[in-house]
Amino acid sequence: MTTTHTGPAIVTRGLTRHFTSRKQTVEAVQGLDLEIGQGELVAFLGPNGAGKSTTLRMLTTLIPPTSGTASVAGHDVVTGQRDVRQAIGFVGQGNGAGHRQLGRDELISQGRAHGLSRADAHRRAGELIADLDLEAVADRKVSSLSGGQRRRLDIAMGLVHLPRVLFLDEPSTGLDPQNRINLQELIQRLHAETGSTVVLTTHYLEEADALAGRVIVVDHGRVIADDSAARLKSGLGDLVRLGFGSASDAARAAGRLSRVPDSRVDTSAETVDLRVKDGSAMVGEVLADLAADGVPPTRVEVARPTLDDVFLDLTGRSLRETQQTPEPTATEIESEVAA
Ligand SMILES: Nc1ncnc2c1ncn2[C@@H]1O[C@H](COP(=O)(O)OP(=O)(O)OP(=O)(O)O)[C@@H](O)[C@H]1O
Repeated sequence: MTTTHTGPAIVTRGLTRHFTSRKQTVEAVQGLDLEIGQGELVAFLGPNGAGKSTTLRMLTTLIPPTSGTASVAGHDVVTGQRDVRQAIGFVGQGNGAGHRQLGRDELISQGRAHGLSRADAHRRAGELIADLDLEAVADRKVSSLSGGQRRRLDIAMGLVHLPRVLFLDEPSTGLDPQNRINLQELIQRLHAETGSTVVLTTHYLEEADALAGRVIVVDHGRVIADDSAARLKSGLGDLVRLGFGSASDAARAAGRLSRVPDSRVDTSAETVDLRVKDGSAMVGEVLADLAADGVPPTRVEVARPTLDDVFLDLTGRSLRETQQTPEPTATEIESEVAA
C-alpha cells in the first residue's frame, strides 16, 4: 500500500449533485462538507433516496459533481480521476464479478488490471480467498455461488490491490441475518488488519451502530448528524416511558415532570415520554415524586436510545418507517459515466 498521502482520506467542499428526471431537478446531494481521516471506518446512514449512493458514486469517480469539490487519497475526483481509481476499492450494490468465470480467476484478472504482476496477483488472490473463507468455492464458476459467497467475492475484488480507501455500497443488502453478521465481522477485521479507510452506506441501524466508529446521517442530500453512534445516542438521553390510567393523569404527570432539569417531556394520550441523561438513575426519584403528587404511573419502561431514536429526533420520522416506502426508482437515468 502506498502511503505518500498524509492528509485526510476524503475531503468534500460544497459537494453537490443534481439529476434531471422528467424535466424536474432532483437535488440528490446538497453541499456536503466532510473530512474523513485515514483509517476511519465510517457509515453513511439514511433512508431510501437520501443521497448515500450518489455521494459514493461521486467519490468513486463514477459520476462528476454538479458543483463543489471532493478529493480522495489526496486526488481530486474530477481532475485526478485516474489516481483516485488507483487508490480506491469500490464494492457496488450489484455483483462485480463475471458470472461465467471462476472466482479465483476473477480475482487474479482484477489484480492484473490494477497493475499487479502475475505472481503478485496470484499470491494476493490466494490470501483473499483464505481471508474471506472462500477456499471451498474459489475454483467454481461465480454464477454457482450463493448470495453471501458472491458478496464476499465482491469484497475480495474490491480489496485485491490493497486500496487505501474502500467504499462499500450497502454491502449486506440481500443477505440473511447470519451472513450479515459474518460480513460485518469480516469488514471489521479487514479494517483492523489493513488500516485502510472504509466508507460504507447502509439502511441498517444495527449495522451502522455495530461497525462504524463514525456515523454520518444523511437525509434529503444533507448531513444531519455526524458523530460516533455512542455520542449520538447519549446526546439524546434515555427514554423513561410512563403509562397512566387516564389522559388527564398523564397530563398532570407531564406538568410535574416538566420541572425535571435537563429533560424533555412528550405526552401522547395516556403515555408520557421523559428524555433524561441517565434514565435508570432518575427513575426512582421520578416515581416517588409522581406518587407524592397522587399520579403514580401504571407502567414504567426505561430504554437506552437507539440510532433510530436519534433519527426520529432529528427528522421527525423513524428510519424504520421510511424503509417501508422506498423512493420510486428514477425512470430517466442520466449518463453515469464521468466525462
Ligand atoms: N441517475 C439518476 N437520475 C435521476 N435521479 C436519480 C439518479 N440517481 C439517483 N437519483 C435520485 O437522487 C436521489 C438520491 O438517490 P441515492 O440513490 O443517492 O439515494 P440513497 O440514499 O443511496 O438511497 P437508497 O438507500 O435507496 O440506495 C433520489 O431521489 C434518487 O431518485
